[in-house]
Amino acid sequence: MRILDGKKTAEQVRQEIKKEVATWVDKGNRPPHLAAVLVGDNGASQTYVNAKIKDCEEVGFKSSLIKLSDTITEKELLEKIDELNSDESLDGYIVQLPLPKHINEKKITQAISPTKDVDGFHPENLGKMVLNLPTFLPATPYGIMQLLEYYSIDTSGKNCVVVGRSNIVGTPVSILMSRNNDPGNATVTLAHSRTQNLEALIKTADILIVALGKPDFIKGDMVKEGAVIIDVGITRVTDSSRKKGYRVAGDVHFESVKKKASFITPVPGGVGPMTRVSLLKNTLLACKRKA
Ligand SMILES: Nc1nc2c(c(=O)[nH]1)N[C@@H](CN(C=O)c1ccc(C(=O)N[C@@H](CCC(=O)O)C(=O)O)cc1)CN2
Repeated sequence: MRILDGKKTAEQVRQEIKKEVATWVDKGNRPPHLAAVLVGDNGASQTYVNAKIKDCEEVGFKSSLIKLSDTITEKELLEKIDELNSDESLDGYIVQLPLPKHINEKKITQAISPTKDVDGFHPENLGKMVLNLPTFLPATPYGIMQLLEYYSIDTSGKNCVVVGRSNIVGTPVSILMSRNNDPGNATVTLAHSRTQNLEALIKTADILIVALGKPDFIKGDMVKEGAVIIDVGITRVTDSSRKKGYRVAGDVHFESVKKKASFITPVPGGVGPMTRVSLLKNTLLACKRKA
């Protein structure tokens, strides 16, 4: 079994981006500029947004953090988005999800200008992804594809089962895995809450991508011998023995599944860091496209 080390891979990609930015700036261009909008005080969201800002500093991007109260109305947030859409100094921005319940996430993601949508969530960008046209790919699916490429994992003709059909992970990664690209060209089944005989289906997977948000859901006896396991879960589970008071748990029970897998992503240190670095890649693309 080999570990798909997202932390190490992301660090390597960050170094490549850093060099590319330095060359870009040496040629007289301004550095890429990413803004992150954080609504409310969700602890995990704050951690992720702070990490994104730190990543920007590391590679030489300019970054802006826009913190908004969770009492903001949908109308006010849409006004803020209009402002960001017309801000010429900005290459791209993200609105950190989840949003408070009174705000319609679909309305918000559709209001973001597709040219600044470095999360790749806008319908226009998702449509381009389906058609295999150049666009911003959603960060987590993009990170998974980069990890598979980095470790030269052969996906062509393989049975890939994706568990979970969220708009930001399951659905887009199922499309990327089935596109006529390398990695890609897999035979993909997208499983969800209405799927029948889920366990039997999971057993058929040469590549299993799990994005459910259910800690330790996949156990060793559920997976095929030699399968490639991609764990997208990142749930904070209360654990008083830890300094932080919680542990970060994946959807895969690592200790039992690693005995069967050929490759497996750890949590933390697998898909999460690749998500962050993919956002940097999209922002660099947005900046270069504008020039
Ligand atoms: N606007 C967006 N919102 C959300 C996205 C997104 O891509 N765009 N994805 C997730 C959260 N997310 C990025 O924002 C994200 C989650 C986890 C990590 C990460 O590095 N995780 C670490 C563990 C961190 C911890 O201690 O909690 C790891 O897996 O090693 C990065 C980004 C939902 N919202």
